Amino acid sequence: MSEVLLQAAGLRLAFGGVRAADGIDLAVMGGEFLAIIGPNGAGKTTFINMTTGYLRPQSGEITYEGRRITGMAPRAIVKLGIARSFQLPQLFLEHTVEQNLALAVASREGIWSPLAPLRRPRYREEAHDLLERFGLAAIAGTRADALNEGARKLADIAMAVALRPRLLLMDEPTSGVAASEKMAVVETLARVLREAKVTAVFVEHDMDVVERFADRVAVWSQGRIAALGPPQEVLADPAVQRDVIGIERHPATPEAPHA
Ligand SMILES: Nc1ncnc2c1ncn2[C@@H]1O[C@H](COP(=O)(O)OP(=O)(O)OP(=O)(O)O)[C@@H](O)[C@H]1O
Repeated sequence: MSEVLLQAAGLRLAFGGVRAADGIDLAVMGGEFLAIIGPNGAGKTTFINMTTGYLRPQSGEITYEGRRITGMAPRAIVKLGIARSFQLPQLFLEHTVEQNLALAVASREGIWSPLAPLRRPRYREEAHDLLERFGLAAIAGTRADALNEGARKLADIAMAVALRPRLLLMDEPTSGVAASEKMAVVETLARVLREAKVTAVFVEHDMDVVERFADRVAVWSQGRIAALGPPQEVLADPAVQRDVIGIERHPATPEAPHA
């Protein structure tokens, strides 16, 4: 984990009077799992949007593998090896899990037709391999709209991995996942990404997940990075506990009451 994979320098972006990015400097190291935490509206998604080409910063620069990617189109950025998953999974709901994966594999080769996977068995084979790795093989034939949230999130991330990224940005990979499933989902995810040597940046509201899976944590606050370091240090910081964790100890998914 020695070389810088992605470098953001002086990123600024305001929406009217709201400074969603107010001077973001961040180096993401090859091989690391970097968690982004911070209160609602701090600018976490804006950072992902700028890095993946969905938003263009008003100033500042983003380099990936030493190459300037600021303002490039999302598809061009994917081609360079940066993929993302969204807070709300972007699956084709009327298709099966396997069909979704095969479509993602085909799209990597610039083929967008839903018929492509039928014509090329190779796409289906690769989709199957991904499903095995993500522990989803048993539900390969299930329609995406019938999945529970944990499986839906994993399938969505498997589609991003089908693009063979070197860097994957995930916006809240555990949001909406039942508390009882959350750790298993992240464990699967972390195993697959480490095996595939994918560097991961993920926005996360669950501090237990952050503590267990992040190598480093960046704390976002009003468009800036307020703290950065190993989870044990950052999460123990009284200012972070007061301003971030205090707010975030109320997960979106309620814990089931103990019997
Ligand atoms: N496209 C946009 N147009 C206008 N305002 C926007 C846009 N995108 C983000 N914002 C505003 O910028 C600020 C940062 O938003 P962002 O979604 O990046 O925060 P966040 O930290 O990801 O929040 P959350 O945890 O709620 O997802 C918010 O005040 C938001 O309303």
